[in-house]
Amino acid sequence: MRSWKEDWTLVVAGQTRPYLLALTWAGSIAFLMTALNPLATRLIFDVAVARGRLDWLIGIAAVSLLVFSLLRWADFQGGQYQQRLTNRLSAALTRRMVDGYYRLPPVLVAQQGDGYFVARTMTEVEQTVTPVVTTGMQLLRALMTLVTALVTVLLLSWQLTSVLLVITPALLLLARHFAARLHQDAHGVQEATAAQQEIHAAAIGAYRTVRTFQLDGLALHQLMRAVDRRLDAVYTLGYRSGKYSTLSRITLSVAELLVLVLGGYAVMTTSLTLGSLMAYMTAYWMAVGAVQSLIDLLPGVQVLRANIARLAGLLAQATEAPSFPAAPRQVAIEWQGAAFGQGDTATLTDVNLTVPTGSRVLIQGANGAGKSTLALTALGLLPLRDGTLSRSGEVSGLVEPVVFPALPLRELLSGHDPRAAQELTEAFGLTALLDARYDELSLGQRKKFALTMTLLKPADLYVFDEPLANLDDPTQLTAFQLMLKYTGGKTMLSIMHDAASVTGYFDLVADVRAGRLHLNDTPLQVA
Ligand SMILES: Nc1ncnc2c1ncn2[C@@H]1O[C@H](COP(=O)(O)OP(=O)(O)OP(=O)(O)O)[C@@H](O)[C@H]1O
Repeated sequence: MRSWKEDWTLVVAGQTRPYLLALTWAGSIAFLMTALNPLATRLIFDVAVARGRLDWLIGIAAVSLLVFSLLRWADFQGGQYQQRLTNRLSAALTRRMVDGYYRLPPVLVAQQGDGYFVARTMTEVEQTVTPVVTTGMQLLRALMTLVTALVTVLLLSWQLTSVLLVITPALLLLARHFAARLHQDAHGVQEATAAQQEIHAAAIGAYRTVRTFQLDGLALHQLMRAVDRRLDAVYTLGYRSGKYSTLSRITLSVAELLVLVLGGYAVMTTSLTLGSLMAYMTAYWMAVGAVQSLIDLLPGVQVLRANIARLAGLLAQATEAPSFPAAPRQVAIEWQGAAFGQGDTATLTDVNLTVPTGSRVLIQGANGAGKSTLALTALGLLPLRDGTLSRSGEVSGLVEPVVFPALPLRELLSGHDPRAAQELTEAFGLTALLDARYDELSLGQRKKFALTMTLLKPADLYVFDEPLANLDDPTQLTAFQLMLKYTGGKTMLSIMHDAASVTGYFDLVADVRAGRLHLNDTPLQVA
């Protein structure tokens, strides 16, 4: 298990002082409440009642009421501060998690659906930050109450208090026994929830297709399997938490019974005054309440620690963008003895291709041959399994599926050369759509926008995967001319199916076939 310090650093880093302030506030109120309550009880019985002074009785009661009202008001203010702190922590951690997600190795992202990562970066953050604040405060309150109440009952009667100390080892043993299991169960619940969310998101996203092909039976069957798995995990966690709480409470009941018997005996033998007994019982029930809170908090703490470990696990997998071995300046990109694939096995093996700087290469091949997979390696979105890949300069690329964030095109274009952006959007007929969001565009409009963005990015190597698909005939011509214009003097590697009319524009044509890359002409000469 991770250390408390690591857990703390992950969630609270940056807000340590406000968090400690909130803790101190909550702890002080718990201390004052616990210490003043038995004091007021004792004053009422041993000072006012014992002397028959009604004025003192009313005075002590009135002061107590005022003090406790002020403490409750201060507690409310502390709660508001905690809420604001929770919001700040939640925003900071969400940002960190999504940033970490963008830096995960592409293979890892490809293995899971979007829904899975929504669960990991949103739901799990929400389910972690609020409990980190509330559980932290509850733990401190319970500990503070327990310690203050214990000191109070010790001062009043050490014999009775020793009973609580006798059962402490039993409670600690139970906590030790259950902690690791609860941690594991909580991890199981989160993983099953993320898996269900992935399937859930895919099922909801398939709305049109499910209706068209009447696939609701299949979709529901798959979803319900995931739901059952999650509910099983939730049941296991609940069962174990309940078992732990029940066993702990039985142990606590034994102590309660003993104290009642011993307390009764002390009153019978008049070794305790009435005020002391009342004060003792007040403090004693506070201590018992605090122990019960601690017992109830243990499963929550384990769930929390499992969540934090999962968040940290995801962040630990984040890597910086792969840095490619630099190719000589006259070589734009080069695969040597390369093997790679997106599934379990390598789709292409022994790929040898040297693309000289400034040349245009066309890649062709049947569906599923591995063309997009090749493009992904060029963009650094898929690592090689074998061989080497070296590159010189910056790369820009379009590999389907292209999904821009759902923002207006105008915002997505900001930051690029405005004149070039204007020329491209006008040429593609996108000017009237600049205020539309990317997800509101038609397939063809999306392709035009993706081409615009690819060409706007200053790069030395441009990679296109089916750049003309989904475009009407006149637009295909415009798009190809713009590709030639904007990549002029740079290197272009393009994957195209119906390329017969444009083959002449390429310096080299290669075929992907039967797991290999075949060059149709003599290899290009590096200048
Ligand atoms: N996300 C994925 N997970 C596992 N395997 C994948 C994934 N994407 C593609 N593949 C597999 O990799 C192989 C090559 O796919 P790729 O997309 O590179 O083919 P392609 O030549 O671009 O095909 P197309 O012309 O149909 O686009 C296929 O057998 C495919 O099943």
